[in-house]
Amino acid sequence: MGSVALHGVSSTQGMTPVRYVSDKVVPHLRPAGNDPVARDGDDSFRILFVTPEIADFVKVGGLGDVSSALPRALASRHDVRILIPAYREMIASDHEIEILGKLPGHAEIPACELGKITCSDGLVIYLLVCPELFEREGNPYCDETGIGWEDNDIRFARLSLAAAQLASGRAGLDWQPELLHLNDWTCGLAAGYLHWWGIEVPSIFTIHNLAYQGLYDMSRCQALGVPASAFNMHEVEYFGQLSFMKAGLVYGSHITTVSATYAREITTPQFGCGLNGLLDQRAAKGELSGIPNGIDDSWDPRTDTHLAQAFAMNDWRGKRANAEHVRRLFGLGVSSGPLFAVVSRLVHQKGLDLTIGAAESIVRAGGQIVFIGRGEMPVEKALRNLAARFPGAIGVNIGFDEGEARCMYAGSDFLLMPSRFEPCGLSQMYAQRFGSLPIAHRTGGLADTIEDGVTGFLFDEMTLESYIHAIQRAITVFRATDLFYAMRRAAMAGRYHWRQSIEPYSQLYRTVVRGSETPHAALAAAR
Ligand SMILES: Nc1ncnc2c1ncn2[C@@H]1O[C@H](COP(=O)(O)OP(=O)(O)O[C@H]2O[C@H](CO)[C@@H](O)[C@H](O)[C@H]2O)[C@@H](O)[C@H]1O
Repeated sequence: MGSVALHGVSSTQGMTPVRYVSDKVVPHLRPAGNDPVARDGDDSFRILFVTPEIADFVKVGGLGDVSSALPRALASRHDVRILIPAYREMIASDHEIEILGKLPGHAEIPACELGKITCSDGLVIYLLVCPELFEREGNPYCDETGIGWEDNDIRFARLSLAAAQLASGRAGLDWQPELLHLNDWTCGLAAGYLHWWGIEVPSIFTIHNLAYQGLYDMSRCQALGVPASAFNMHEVEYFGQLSFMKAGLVYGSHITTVSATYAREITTPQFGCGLNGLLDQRAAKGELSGIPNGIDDSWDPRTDTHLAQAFAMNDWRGKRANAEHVRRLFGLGVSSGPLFAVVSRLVHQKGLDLTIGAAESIVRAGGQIVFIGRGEMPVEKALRNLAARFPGAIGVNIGFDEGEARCMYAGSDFLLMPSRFEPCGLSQMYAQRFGSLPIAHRTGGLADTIEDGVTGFLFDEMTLESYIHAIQRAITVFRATDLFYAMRRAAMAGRYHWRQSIEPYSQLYRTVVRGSETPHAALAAAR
């Protein structure tokens, strides 16, 4: 740890100066900050929302958006605060970081400092300040070449440990959560520490993507403070390895995922990633729910300052101005044909192979395609080759650019999203909001948020034939202008807002906090 100045300013982080308020680990307190929150209704809770990314500072994909929008949507009812590592983006930001104290280490997990940022809208973000773990080039999960950080087990055990320490009330804060809301494998061990230490604070574990599980060699248990007795098939063992995801699924008081269809799918062998048996058991006990994601007010074509031209429903000239802008950005020729867009992480899940397979038939039909994405090297390479094959008709940007992505939703006629599975998906909702009709595989949240033939096009089989058939239907509608505009209007009418998620989450928080349903008894019986 760097040196610490009391109530002073130190630049030991090597970046923007950080204001230190205290260098002490404050003893266990239960001060006034823990009073019930004076908000709407009686059922307001203090919730710690634990996440590895937040779009305000660092976004890799949809979880970044959710972490920024959902706590804010819930703020009218609850006192929701964020816990996240202090990546270099936070340290280098203009926000003042107040250091509140130190959090001790555990096993081989190092100690760290706990900082706090208060956003201009009042959202409180607790930061784990630990430069050796979190202040790096690259993103929260990978280095700049896309390779996962070797010490991700320690990094995310550190995040989980901090969550449990805050829940224990021994973190020196004047605020103690009544519930932890944990997100994906990176937070899974938090539910474990609560269980192993006997801390009676319940947790909700939300699956944003079951395919990323945080699997590590069993020999790492000791370093991570995972008791040897927990390494069995009913707890954290996954086919001989330690699974962070499974810790969340086993020890979380309740599991949610981000759409109703995906909640059902993950109880089957096809989508369950080897965890379907466990998920099916929890579903049978009413401990697995699907609550769909929403979109926030920043995704509005009437006000979005990233666009070449703002536009509203029926202002198709304004939408066309964005299409022309996108064509110029990607070096495409002038065209009156349909413009297709792909905004995606370039990973197997997203079915880019199918879009690459369908590209020639799109171009032959007079269409153009623009891609923005970053991810697996072979997919990046295949896309570069595709652009070289169809100059002027296919444009590719290997990168991540929020403003450009928004222009693509605004400028395109169709969004291509042939995901193999999709827990919820935000891109198809953003596209609809911006008048771009999604063409997507009928799976997970895509099935729940796209009305086939009304707000987009769905196909059933994950085959090129089925996909191309849906694309052909879309092109036929594109040429039937009245119908096409009617679909655009239906899509833009957009029913998917975070407001709709407030009540289901609030009900769940109430059940879990009041009932304190924990799976501990069931676990004991299974052993
Ligand atoms: N190159 C790029 N440049 C700019 N922006 C880019 C980009 N690539 C992707 N994005 C943006 O990243 C987000 C992607 O979110 P999604 O929810 O569609 O998928 P993701 O698989 O990341 O999320 C996972 O978590 C979310 C949240 O629960 C689930 O909806 C989803 O199903 C699950 O797979 C969108 O905001 C999109 O615009």
